[in-house]
Amino acid sequence: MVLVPHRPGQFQVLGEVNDAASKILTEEACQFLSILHGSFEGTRRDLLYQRVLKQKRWDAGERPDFLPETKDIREDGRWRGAAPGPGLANRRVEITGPTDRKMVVNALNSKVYAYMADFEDSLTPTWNNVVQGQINLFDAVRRQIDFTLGEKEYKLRTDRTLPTLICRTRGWHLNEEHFLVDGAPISGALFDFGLYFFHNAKELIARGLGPYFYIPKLESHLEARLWNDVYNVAQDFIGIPRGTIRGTVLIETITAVFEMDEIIYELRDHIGGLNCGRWDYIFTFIKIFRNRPDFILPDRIDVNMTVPFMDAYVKLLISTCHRRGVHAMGGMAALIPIKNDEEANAKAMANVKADKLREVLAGHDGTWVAHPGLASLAEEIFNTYMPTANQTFRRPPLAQVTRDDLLNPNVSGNITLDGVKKNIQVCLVYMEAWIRGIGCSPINFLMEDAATAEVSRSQLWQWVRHGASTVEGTRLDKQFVLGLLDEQLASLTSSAAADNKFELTAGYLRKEITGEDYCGFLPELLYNEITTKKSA
Ligand SMILES: CC(=O)SCCNC(=O)CCNC(=O)[C@H](O)C(C)(C)COP(=O)(O)OP(=O)(O)OC[C@H]1O[C@@H](n2cnc3c(N)ncnc32)[C@H](O)[C@@H]1OP(=O)(O)O
Ligand SMILES: O=CC(=O)O
Ligand SMILES: [Mg+2]
Repeated sequence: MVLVPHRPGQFQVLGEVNDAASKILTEEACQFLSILHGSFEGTRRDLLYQRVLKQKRWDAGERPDFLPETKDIREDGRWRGAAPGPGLANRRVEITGPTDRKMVVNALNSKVYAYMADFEDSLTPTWNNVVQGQINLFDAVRRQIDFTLGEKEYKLRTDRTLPTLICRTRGWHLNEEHFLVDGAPISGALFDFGLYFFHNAKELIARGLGPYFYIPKLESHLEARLWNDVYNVAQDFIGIPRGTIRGTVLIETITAVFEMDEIIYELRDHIGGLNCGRWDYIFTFIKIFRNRPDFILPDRIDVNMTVPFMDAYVKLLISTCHRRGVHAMGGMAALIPIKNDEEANAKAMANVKADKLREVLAGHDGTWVAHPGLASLAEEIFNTYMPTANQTFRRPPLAQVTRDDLLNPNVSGNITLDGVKKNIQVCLVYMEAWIRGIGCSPINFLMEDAATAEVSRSQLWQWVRHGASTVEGTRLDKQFVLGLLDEQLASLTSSAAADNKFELTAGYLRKEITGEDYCGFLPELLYNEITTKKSA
């Protein structure tokens, strides 16, 4: 298809541009961003509006389903997705992490096969974080990122091939308010994609790799079509062949799971596979059915990968991917190594191991780890049970997963007082750090990021909204939950630094957990707290 890119618009950079940032925010790169904005902003807005309309349908009692209008695409067994790009055939262990300079070096030095450099769930999108992240990736691609921090030298290793870099951009819903085109903020997704692609695509190709992306929080195949159009315009613009980019789509919304074939189909020349983004998936399960009393889930800890609706999702994702010849990537166990407590650490590692074992046996072609200390454990399991580079050639019959399986709200477990308190603690601690620019934190020996915190926030909202009771017999009304919040707030502030943001955070959280206000996404809720714009 011929796509006509928009003319360059008038752009304005409202964030600070220091010397280092000026090598990223060049006139040419900014013009490219303005073209992307002009070409795709209208469609993005329309698609975001479609999300609002769909939510009204779920609120009215309708349930998502496979689409009748795309039945032919699903039933046609002949078409396939693109072959893996160079450096992507073997992705058995991928480390993920925010694009902080130190973590970029540590991730690339880990013994893994790919590194997902994250502008999304694990990064607070402050202007400084997103621009510095681009600088770090620019330098990493060129192998010029070595630096010293205090006493410690951070140097890229030269004794083995470094993991393949994959950039995860923000999702379609977020704006980048520090970059305007014709007076309007650009989409965060296009900002992250555009800068990484513009500066690095040709350099990566010259190094035998390619411009690779993770696509988060997609809600429909039409949103995948938009990415495909972006990819085509971008490739045409810099003069590389269409079909060079690879985008791995996170299936992490309940509506996307019903359109997996269609998503692969829309992106078939660029698809890098699908990934089970388990945390956002649980979050959207709660979110889209939040107004329904028959969809109340027990404590977060009970909503694991073996519960019926999660098991159905994994099975359908793997069989869909393999039928189309593309990778079915696994996801993230939130456990991380525990220092100074051998017994607790052994337990955590055994849990991670069980999770990875379940993934490889289910048919996943690779998995994620949140910490370098988990890389060898995951690799060993995949080496043992997946001796080939991947197992996309395993073409089991399409899993017989039904709509009822995917939407089964039966999860055994209880709502407990402890579960309520843990959710409040996670929200307060995570959101407070997020406002200070830290998008991923260890809390109670678990990795907490925007997706895991969303589960905690949404559960609290849902429980209060429907007046759920704990197994101990306490009714979770507003007053009671606000009382718990105040208790935790007092305890956290008493031991926090003087300039902590706990009071501010609690102000947001109070409204969000009383079953009234419900913001679609935490980063949207808190974004005003992190903007540092000069006036336009
Ligand atoms: C739901 C999803 O979307 S999952 C994907 C998004 N989430 C993520 O990517 C999680 C990434 N992980 C992290 O951010 C971190 O592991 C945390 C915040 C959970 C824990 O970090 P820390 O408290 O620093 O852990 P710890 O002290 O054990 O780290 C030891 C070293 O490993 C490094 N490290 C830890 N995790 C990572 C990582 N994911 N990538 C690179 N380096 C890492 C630390 O920077 C530290 O390095 P240093 O010795 O040079 O200072
Ligand atoms: O992005 C991953 C998830 O689990 O959410
Ligand atoms: Mg996610």
